[in-house]
Parts: sequence; structure tokens; C-alpha cells
Amino acid sequence: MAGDDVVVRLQGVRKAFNPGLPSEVEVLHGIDLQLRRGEFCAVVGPSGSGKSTLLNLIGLLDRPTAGTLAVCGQDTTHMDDAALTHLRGRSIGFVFQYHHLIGAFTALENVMMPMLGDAGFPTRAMRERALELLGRVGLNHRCDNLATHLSGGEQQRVAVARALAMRPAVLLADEPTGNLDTRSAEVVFGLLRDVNREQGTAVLFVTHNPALAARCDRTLEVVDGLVNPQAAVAG
Ligand SMILES: Nc1ncnc2c1ncn2[C@@H]1O[C@H](COP(=O)(O)OP(=O)(O)OP(=O)(O)O)[C@@H](O)[C@H]1O
Repeated sequence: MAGDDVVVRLQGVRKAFNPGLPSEVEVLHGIDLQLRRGEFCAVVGPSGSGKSTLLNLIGLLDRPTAGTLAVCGQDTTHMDDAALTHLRGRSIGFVFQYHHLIGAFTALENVMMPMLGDAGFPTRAMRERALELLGRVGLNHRCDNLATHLSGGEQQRVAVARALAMRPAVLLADEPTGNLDTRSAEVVFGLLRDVNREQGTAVLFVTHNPALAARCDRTLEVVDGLVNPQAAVAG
């Protein structure tokens, strides 16, 4: 297996909540998977099977209880929280089912948020990058609108622009179209697909929509905390 273009690698990853307590529950039971640069991969499976838990681990929002996880070639096992935050900021973009924009900020300000980083104040370069991204998602005419004044589909397009701000190698999209009407879902899916093809961004796209899953390069099926091995290796 080629190693250089692997942007996410999980080996024997397990995740238990409340470990060591009577309420302990293991949700992921030993996941092996690789995601390569440029792959657009659907993540499907029944409700409660562990899809979001898996994405939260890959997004470095939570830690495995066993196994190894490497992102962009870096083994995260012994990283402290600061190192995880740094790696996450440089490598991962997130789009969630609910956009999580800051309603009192404009579209432009929301897209600039991830770029503020340590500097903490906006620069002209950040503003220009945010304008470019809003143009990319077809919303330059909305840049000065408050997020709360945008439609659901527009808000999700701003969320996509924000997720791309740091040019992530990996985009994690957890049911990004789940709350949208068919037309807006198509626009958001098309945007993710275009970005994937143009920039080689690897995408994990959680969906309950079989028609959208069928349009991805491959499908990971999560069932009872395991990834279907056939689907995981299928091209
Ligand atoms: N913090 C937590 N503490 C305890 N159990 C949790 C926690 N987070 C998730 N779970 C449990 O882990 C299991 C998997 O949840 P997860 O959200 O990953 O499923 P999912 O496949 O994304 O579901 P859906 O399709 O409904 O979004 C569920 O049984 C859930 O109740």
C-alpha cells in the first residue's frame, strides 16, 4: 500500500465512553481504515452505529481508548491537547449538520474565524481569502449579511467556505445535507465534490441518503461499531 498519500490512518481503533465506570460503553470495536488524498468517501450506517464518534476521533475532537490514529502522517497517540489542536487547525475542516455559524457575525467574519489563530485580529490577507472562498461558494453578494439573515442552504455554504479557510487536507462532513431541502443539498454536495476534485481534499461524507452515497468514490459502512471490511477496501 502506498503510504505517502494516506492522510488518515486508523489501526485497531476502539472508543469507549465512561471507561472504567459501571456505565462504560464501547462504541467502536477496532477500526482499521485508510483515507487517501483526493478520496471522496461516503460514511453510511444505521443510527447509533458510531459514525459521528468515528468522525470526532478522526477530527481530533476526542481520543481513541485503544489503537492508533495518524493524521497527515503524524501519529497522534502521544500528542498533548495543544499539539492535537495545532494539527487539527492545520489539517482538518469540519462541516456539521447544523452549520454552527456565529449568528451575530457576518458571513465574511464567520469565514475569517479559523484564520484568526494566534494573531487574534483580522488582516487584509485574511479578508481577501474569505472573500475568495465566499465567491467560491457563490455568496460574495452575501458577505456582509449576518449569518442569521441567510437561508439554511446559504448558511451551510458559508460553513463549507469556513471549513476550507485553512486549506485542510481532510474535510469531515457529518450529515451536512441532512437538514437541507433537495436543491440546497445538491448545491452543498456539488460544492464538496468540486473542492475534492480541484484541490485533492480528502472528504469523509456522512449521509443517510443512498443516492448521494452512490455518487461518492467509495463507501465505508459502519455497523455496530465496526467498518464493513469489504466496503472499506473497495475502490
Ligand atoms: N458522550 C457519550 N457518552 C456515552 N455514549 C455516547 C456518547 N456519545 C455517543 N454515545 C453513544 O455512542 C453510540 C454511537 O453514537 P454516534 O453518534 O456515533 O452514532 P451515529 O452513527 O453517528 O448515529 P446517527 O446516524 O443517529 O447520527 C450511540 O449509542 C450513542 O448513544
